Amino acid sequence: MRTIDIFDTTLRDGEQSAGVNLNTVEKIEVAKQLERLGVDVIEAGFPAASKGDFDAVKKIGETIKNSSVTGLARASIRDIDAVWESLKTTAEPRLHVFIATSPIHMTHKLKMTPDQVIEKAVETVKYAKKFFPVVQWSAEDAGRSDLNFLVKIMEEVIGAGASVINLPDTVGYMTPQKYGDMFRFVRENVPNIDGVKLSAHCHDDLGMATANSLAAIENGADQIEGTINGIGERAGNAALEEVAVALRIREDFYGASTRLKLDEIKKTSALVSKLTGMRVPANKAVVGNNAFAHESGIHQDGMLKEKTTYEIITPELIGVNSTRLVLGKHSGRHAFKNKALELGFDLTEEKLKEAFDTFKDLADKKKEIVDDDLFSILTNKQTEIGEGAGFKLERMQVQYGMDNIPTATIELRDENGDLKQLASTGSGSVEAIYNTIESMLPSPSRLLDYKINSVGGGRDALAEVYVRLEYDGDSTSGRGTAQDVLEASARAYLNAVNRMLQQKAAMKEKVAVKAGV
Ligand SMILES: CC(=O)SCCNC(=O)CCNC(=O)[C@H](O)C(C)(C)COP(=O)(O)OP(=O)(O)OC[C@H]1O[C@@H](n2cnc3c(N)ncnc32)[C@H](O)[C@@H]1OP(=O)(O)O
Ligand SMILES: CC(C)C(=O)C(=O)O
Repeated sequence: MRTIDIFDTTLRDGEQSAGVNLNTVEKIEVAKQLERLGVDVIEAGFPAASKGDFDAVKKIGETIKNSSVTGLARASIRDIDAVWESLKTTAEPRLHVFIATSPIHMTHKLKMTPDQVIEKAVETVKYAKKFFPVVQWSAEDAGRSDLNFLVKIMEEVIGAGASVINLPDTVGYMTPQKYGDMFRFVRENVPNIDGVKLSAHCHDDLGMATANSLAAIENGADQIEGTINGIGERAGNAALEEVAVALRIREDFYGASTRLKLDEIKKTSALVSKLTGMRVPANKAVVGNNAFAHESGIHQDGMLKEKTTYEIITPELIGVNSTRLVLGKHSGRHAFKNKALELGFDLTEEKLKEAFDTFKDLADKKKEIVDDDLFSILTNKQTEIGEGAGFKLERMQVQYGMDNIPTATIELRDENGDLKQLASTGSGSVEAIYNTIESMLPSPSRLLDYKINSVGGGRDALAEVYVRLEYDGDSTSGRGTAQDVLEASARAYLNAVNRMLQQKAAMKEKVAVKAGV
């Protein structure tokens, strides 16, 4: 059976999803979970894009040992240097360099002739080969490129040293038949293709990213690129969990497998969803909450008689545990630590103690603590911003009545430890809270987006709020969890501001260190 490499781009193309912004600590947590999942390659970011991306790629390269780490670059010496600087100390530095090959992109975006594109591609691959043992080259918008041109440029970049060639369907335009044909065509026509890995990278604009990726495998692709939960630019990328599970369930047809530990899928999906704020739709294939829920009588009857009547994937395959160990207010530290490890969290003793205290507080208020609650508490603890960074919510009181003006009174502790108190009104309770917080902050801020999810089920479920704001002229995002919707809303707003303050403080520190201050 063939083994297909899995190239995960959740932290690069996935982070290109509108409204998603992960900080370095969060990216490292995702990368560690991707390593546990067993992905072959982690595309950690685009180092030339920003200081933050550069730092995240560097730290991920230093942290991850069992997957190779790569960074993206345009066909530009400056971009390639940035990837090299961020990954040069890793065991197997790997570069992903791309240039567009479709007439639309070459003419209108790059403003280059096909010959100039070939020249640029060859020059940059040759340059990269001086540093990187593995150079992956991508023909952006391959799906809309001329096949004979693709053959020509591939031959040249392979000659220059590229050992992995990616043929992306950048705009999600391909059909399975057409995408598969492209892979077969280049395999048959590029003269020096032996020993070169072919990679597929699909977008989901027409809802065909998974089907197209599988068609590429049928026609000779050795590597599949995608993201967890299918997040990514526009309608997203191929969902890796769908591709991997389809290969396992239809092994009879595809005759191919991956190295993924499929029982880490659910956990990875939940972590990515929580940190990005991109909720997984209940009916999403493989990881949706309803993926294993049987609703109607005839189906339930069938399931009771013989599960295979309606179940092609077992929940256990992707790590959904049907036996629940319920933790409650009588549970102790050992059971809590055990559960944390089982959920994939290896916290320091101090963070574990703090998470345990939060869990005990919640257990006093909530009837039953489910895995989703614990996952939320542990993720927040694992990725929280350090003590003393920014503003802390001390107390909050909200008055609401149908005939009254909603009013929020808030007490905040600021960065210097001073307490501030203020009350403001709004047209609703959340607006009153946000008006109050905005008046207490030293720089102007404005809410751009607000989303709320419930964690777990039932009336006492936790509320999880995601916000995107503009603070001090820059865009930032944050999340807050609490049993009360209003408290979660306030916490999310402050989390977004604190993340921005932390980022700015880190930048200042770096500039000061560089200047020798
Ligand atoms: C299909 C994909 O997903 S590609 C990856 C997309 N990811 C990103 O764009 C990451 C975030 N991007 C950024 O931070 C910025 O766009 C940067 C830092 C990369 C570049 O910023 P700027 O220098 O300000 O350029 P800007 O983004 O406005 O325009 C892109 C430039 O790169 C050029 N370019 C685009 N792709 C390539 C390529 N593969 N190779 C070389 N040049 C390229 C464009 O033609 C344009 O050049 P021009 O300025 O001569 O017209
Ligand atoms: C950079 C390439 C691989 C890409 O993301 C795309 O074409 O969608």
